[in-house]
Amino acid sequence: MLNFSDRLFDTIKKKNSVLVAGIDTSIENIPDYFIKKYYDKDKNETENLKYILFEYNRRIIDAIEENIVGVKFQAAFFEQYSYHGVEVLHKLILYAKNKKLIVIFDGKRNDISSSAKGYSNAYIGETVVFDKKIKFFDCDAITVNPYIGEDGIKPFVEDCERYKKGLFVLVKTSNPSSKDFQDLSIDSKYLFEKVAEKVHEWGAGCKGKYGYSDIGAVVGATQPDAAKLVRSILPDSFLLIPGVGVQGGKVEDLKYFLDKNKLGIIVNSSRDIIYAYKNHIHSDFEKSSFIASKNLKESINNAIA
Ligand SMILES: O=C(O)c1cc(=O)[nH]c(=O)n1[C@@H]1O[C@H](COP(=O)(O)O)[C@@H](O)[C@H]1O
Repeated sequence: MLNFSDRLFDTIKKKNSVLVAGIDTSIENIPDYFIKKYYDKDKNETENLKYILFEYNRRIIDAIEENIVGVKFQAAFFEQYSYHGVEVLHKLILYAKNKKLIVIFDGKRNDISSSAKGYSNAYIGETVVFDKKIKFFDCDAITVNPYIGEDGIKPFVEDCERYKKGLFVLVKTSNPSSKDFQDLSIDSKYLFEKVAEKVHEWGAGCKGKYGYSDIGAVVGATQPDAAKLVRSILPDSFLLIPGVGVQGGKVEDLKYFLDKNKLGIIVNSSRDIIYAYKNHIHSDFEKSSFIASKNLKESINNAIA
């Protein structure tokens, strides 16, 4: 199997898209007409929940697949429905993988190394079950929080090497409060620069044939100044960029995130795609999401050309 960064690179080229759709769906945001159509009075709440949550997201993925390089599943939106939601997440991950989309699990996980290994087993590695090893979620990549330090990151990095998977380490997040800790100054550098230096170190041992590291960084679209600094520290890492649209990040600023080959980025958009029907683009939610993802893909491509 190819390294994660190679699979990502090849899929970007094949799809001519760096757009990742964020699957962040809550039941209350699914159109009423869809719920009315599929809600079955003879079934209980959780059976309806599972059916409708899966079916809505499945149809969105079908509608937009030609415009996207991959999908990012945000754990919170599934975990809010307990194991019912996690079951749907598992089904959707399989569904997206079968479509050869790059699948990112956005759990922002981490802990001490023994616990980190458990997360890594679940999402990018394999778990020992009696005398078998099972790849349970088997995503292509996972987002991790670096706050716990190197020993918490190492189990993920080792599994990236072992199973040809990818990691996106939070470096400079898109939210306004990212400045609270990430912008603290240490040895006349921002803390996020120090984290980026570590990401560079962690990625040194896992590079693909195109020269990109499998260990990437999350940098919010709302942070173009930080992006310039991060890019100078991480010349050969993919940057996962959330925060365009609703959060105020601008497509025109994406040029500051690019590497010297005008590549090396993937751009996430969640609400603007999955709830595009709210903007009355089209009376049909699938067509709305298709149009929104196509427009965003094209405007990103123009901005980074
Ligand atoms: O790691 C992330 O994906 C992430 C990091 C970050 O700095 N900011 C951020 O918004 N995200 C995620 O990206 C998505 C953004 O959603 P929208 O603002 O609806 O496009 C959500 O799933 C967030 O959890």
